[in-house]
Amino acid sequence: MPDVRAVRLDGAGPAVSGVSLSSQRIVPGDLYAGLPGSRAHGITFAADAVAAGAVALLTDDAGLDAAPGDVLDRVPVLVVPEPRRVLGRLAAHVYGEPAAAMRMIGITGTQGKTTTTRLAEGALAAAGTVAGVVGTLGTRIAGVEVKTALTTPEAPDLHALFAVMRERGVEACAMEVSSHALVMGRVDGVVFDVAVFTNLGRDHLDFHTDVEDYFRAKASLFTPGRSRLGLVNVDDEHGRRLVEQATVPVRTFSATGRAADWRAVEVDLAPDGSTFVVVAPDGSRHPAGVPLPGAFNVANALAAVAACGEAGLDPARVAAGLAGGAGVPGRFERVDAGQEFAVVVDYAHKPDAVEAALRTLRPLTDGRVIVVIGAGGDRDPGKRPIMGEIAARLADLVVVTDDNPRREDPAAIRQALLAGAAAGPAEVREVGDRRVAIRTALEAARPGDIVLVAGKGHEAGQQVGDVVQPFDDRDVVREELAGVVGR
Ligand SMILES: CC(=O)N[C@H]1[C@@H](OP(=O)(O)OP(=O)(O)OC[C@H]2O[C@@H](n3ccc(=O)[nH]c3=O)[C@H](O)[C@@H]2O)O[C@H](CO)[C@@H](O)[C@@H]1O[C@H](C)C(=O)N[C@@H](C)C(=O)N[C@H](CCC(=O)O)C(=O)O
Ligand SMILES: Nc1ncnc2c1ncn2[C@@H]1O[C@H](COP(=O)(O)OP(=O)(O)OP(=O)(O)O)[C@@H](O)[C@H]1O
Repeated sequence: MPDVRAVRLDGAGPAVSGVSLSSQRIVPGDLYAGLPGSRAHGITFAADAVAAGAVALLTDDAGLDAAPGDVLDRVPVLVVPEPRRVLGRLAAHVYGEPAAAMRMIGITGTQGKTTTTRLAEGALAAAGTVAGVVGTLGTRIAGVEVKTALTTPEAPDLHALFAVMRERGVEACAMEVSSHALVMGRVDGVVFDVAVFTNLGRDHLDFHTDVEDYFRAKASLFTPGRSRLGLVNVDDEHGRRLVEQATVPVRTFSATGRAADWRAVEVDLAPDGSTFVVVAPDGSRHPAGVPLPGAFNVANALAAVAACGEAGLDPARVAAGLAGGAGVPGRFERVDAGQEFAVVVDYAHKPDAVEAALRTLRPLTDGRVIVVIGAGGDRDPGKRPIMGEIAARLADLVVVTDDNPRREDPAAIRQALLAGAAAGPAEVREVGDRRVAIRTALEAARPGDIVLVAGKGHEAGQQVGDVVQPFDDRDVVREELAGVVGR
């Protein structure tokens, strides 16, 4: 039997001052968790973690049995049936409940999480609130970027980030809450002041058994213990269902004229952004604007203002802050090198997003809409023909190409898109090499046309097999435009 020693979470004895899932990132004083279902189960890396300064371990019975004896002699092990279920609460406690010190806004939904969180962060900052943001684009703490890999980081990383936010004086944090995070307990230990639901469409069917399972995961955010108030988009069918089944108080929003607590009215859509008036629950009216085109971005912006308002901030100041804010990297980002047609790089990589993006662009041109599109490997294959069908229905020329094929055969992924696109009416071309596909689209464009390069947005790489090759659509478009413009 190992020596049983006290492990303290309150600063005395062998104190736990942090929590980590990675033996490679141990800071002396950390508790190291080797989670079931991961390579670290059985605390495979426990010896490395202890050598690096871990003072305690967390695992389950099976993990304990498999752990090396000499490690067990050196540090106490916390053994629970489901370590993931305690990890978030534990991390929150160890870091001193930092989330409770800030106004927390959590945003979930299939589309619009990144856009809405970034708009909220920009609007908060413009309104004079020290803001933090966590999501697909990484983390930003009072304006300082911190690289994070997941949309919603694992709980130990998340609470550590919150602790830094608190230290830097962050008053409000807007963060994306993915369905993976809800299922995996990554936001355990956080009670959001406001939980926002944007919409629900087909996504992550490689992780969830079906759309209902996916919806249930999202809906779990709208329960006591996870949030105090829901803010729900009633323009979305699943949003209306959520209003019925949420077990926390709910406020609603609509950007399309439905009855709701928060409304966007007098919407004026323009190619580079839109203006509108936010009507708050008390009937007060606040002029607002969003520097991104499309009706769906009015919904995203309305959600951002309403979330900040419900979190206790002045909606007038937040709405005014939004109007002067910046766009969001990789979201309807224009690339202009003096060419006579428009090029837009957008992160649309799911059916609803492709549809929303193409519907937004169509009225902006009297010319043709050309789209470069692919679909990721090792992810829900069912969405591929749907995306192909949407592209061929809403664009004039579709260039089917590769987009992170990962370990799948890229040609087979393209075939699935092509099968959907065969219904037309657009002209369809297949060009596997993404750079050549972009070149093909740019060379086909005539004055006044719009080229949409869909799928990667802000991403800086193309994953082929296990290797991520540098590839940024925005840079490639710029490089290829040099040839086209100079022709
Ligand atoms: C496919 C997947 O879910 N992978 C998850 C998995 O990563 P992994 O492949 O490294 O896991 P593993 O090999 O089973 O276990 C490795 C474990 O050993 C540890 N380790 C490893 C080596 C070592 O020397 N020492 C050590 O301690 C690692 O820190 C890790 O904890 O376990 C990690 C730790 O729990 C997760 O962070 C990771 O999420 C990955 C990165 C991921 O991409 N997940 C996706 C599916 C995801 O969560 N996406 C959502 C949705 C985004 C959206 O809405 O589009 C998100 O929130 O990002
Ligand atoms: N409210 C919306 N409704 C429909 N489509 C949207 C909406 N907001 C954004 N989009 C489209 O979806 C793409 C991704 O947007 P965004 O990154 O904000 O969503 P997300 O929920 O964070 O997505 P992901 O989970 O893939 O990171 C955008 O580039 C745009 O094409």
